[in-house]
Amino acid sequence: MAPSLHPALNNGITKGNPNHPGGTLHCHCPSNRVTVTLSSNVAHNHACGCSKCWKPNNSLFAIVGVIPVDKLSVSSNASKLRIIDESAAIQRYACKDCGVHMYGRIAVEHPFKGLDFVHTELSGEAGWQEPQFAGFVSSIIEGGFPPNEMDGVRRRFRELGLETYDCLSPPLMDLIATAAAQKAGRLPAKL
Ligand SMILES: N[C@@H](CCC(=O)N[C@@H](CSCO)C(=O)NCC(=O)O)C(=O)O
Ligand SMILES: [Zn+2]
Ligand SMILES: [Zn+2]
Repeated sequence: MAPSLHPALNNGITKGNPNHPGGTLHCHCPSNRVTVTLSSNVAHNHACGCSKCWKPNNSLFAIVGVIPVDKLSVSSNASKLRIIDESAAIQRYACKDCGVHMYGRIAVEHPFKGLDFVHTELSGEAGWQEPQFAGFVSSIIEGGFPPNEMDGVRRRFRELGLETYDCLSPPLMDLIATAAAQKAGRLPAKL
């Protein structure tokens, strides 16, 4: 079966509820599930083609958003969580039994430090912010996707109403570049 973009994308995008209050994510274990409680909606939800983000079976993209770390708590079976790659900028905490990434936390100095990366599909509920853009689209080639079929992927995203980028969205990339300029003293700390 041809790989799909993602279950939340394949049949069109359902707009979320701007006042979504949050909810509880759970891993895919049949019992003793890891649960993570989010006390607000996410922001910057996006499709991510990178090789580091967790994707559901047979999906080419992850759907991942961010939430302030103080609005995330591991509510059960925290002992089942393992960091996938301690050296990565985003340390992803995955269930050791089912492999699902429950949250990603930035451990290094980074403009997004203080924001956790989460997959809201793990709540089983609707209403979360809908994907705002497709990022790291070319990165699916690193996962083995045929380069000569990339036009069809980008066209599908545009049909869905999402812009495609091979990094993050322009506002987020500008934010990262601004932080780099401030760190290098080329921009004032307060703009
Ligand atoms: N081509 C690489 C890109 C990996 C990458 O840079 N991923 C981004 C976005 S992940 C969520 O949007 C990132 O911030 N990575 C930091 C990290 O994952 O530690 C690839 O595909 O691997
Ligand atoms: Zn699990
Ligand atoms: Zn990613």
